[in-house]
Amino acid sequence: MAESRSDGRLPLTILGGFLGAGKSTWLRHQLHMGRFGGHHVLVNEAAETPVDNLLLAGAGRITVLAGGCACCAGLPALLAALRAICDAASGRQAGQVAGVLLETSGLADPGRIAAAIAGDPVLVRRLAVARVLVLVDGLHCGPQLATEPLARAQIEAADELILTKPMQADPVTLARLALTLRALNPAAALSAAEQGVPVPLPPEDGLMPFDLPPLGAGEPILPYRLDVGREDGWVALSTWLSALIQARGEDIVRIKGVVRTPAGRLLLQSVRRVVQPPEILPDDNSVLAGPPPEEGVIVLIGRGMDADRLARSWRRFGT
Ligand SMILES: Nc1nc2c(ncn2[C@@H]2O[C@H](COP(=O)(O)OP(=O)(O)OP(=O)(O)O)[C@@H](O)[C@H]2O)c(=O)[nH]1
Repeated sequence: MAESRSDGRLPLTILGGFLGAGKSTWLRHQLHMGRFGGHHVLVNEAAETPVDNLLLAGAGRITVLAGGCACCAGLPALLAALRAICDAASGRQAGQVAGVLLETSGLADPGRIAAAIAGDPVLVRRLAVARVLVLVDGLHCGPQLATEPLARAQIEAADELILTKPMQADPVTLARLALTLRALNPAAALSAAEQGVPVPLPPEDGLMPFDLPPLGAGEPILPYRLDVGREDGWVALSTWLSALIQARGEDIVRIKGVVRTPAGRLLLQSVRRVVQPPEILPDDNSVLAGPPPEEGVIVLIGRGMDADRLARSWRRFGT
């Protein structure tokens, strides 16, 4: 099963992309199809309450690094985790690990991660960055490219770009996005995938890429944790979250969390103002990948929020 390179180094695939671009959804499908078999999957989330691993039950070996973005505050933890995976791959798991797949947090610049690995005297001899895959949100990427330096940096760092959510996006906008991506990173392979399944890109004839303004540094995007508690508060919670998303959808880039409801445990997700139907999680934690979910906690990722004000607003609404 082992697939290490002829120089003995383990191949590392970095899977990046902006908040909510569809990294876990895409990876879930690849694992289901048997791609990345034998890979150790390493999932990084900026928030302390990890959720993405819940979608990755198909991963044989999984490590979750939560509570810090792996290209900045969480970089030492990432490098330590990669060293531990390399040690295990050449020790007790010898011959069993085909490679490493790192799903970055949506706040990470994959280029910085690749550079940090190349600059690490231990890892550079044991791990080789094989491919940087960056998923680009076909629905939300247009405004992101106009305002978020990170979204552009992620695209520039890619060997391969995959446009997600193509079936929800307007074909002309999607084609213009494809042209814009080709202009930002002409060397990267470009394709589209709906829920991880490849689909053709729309025709680009006669269309122009989007004009991208020069960007300065904006206010940082940060994770906020909100304890929402009780099972009987589910209806109030969904109403409160809908109102919050409508009012602050430009600032709140991402919401995710697991709540207990009379119907079971629900995985909640939204990206900007698009709220996904909740996914029911099995009650048996042993069939889920990685650490068991923390119930009754919602992670909001965005800018300009005040955790105390959010908590007060929810308490007032939920009681
Ligand atoms: N329609 C559609 N929805 C998608 C697709 N990919 C992802 N989604 C939805 O977009 C939301 C975010 O998807 P995730 O896979 O969790 O995104 P992510 O990039 O891992 O998110 P972060 O780790 O928070 O940055 C979820 O509600 C998904 O169901 C797609 O190809 N089509």
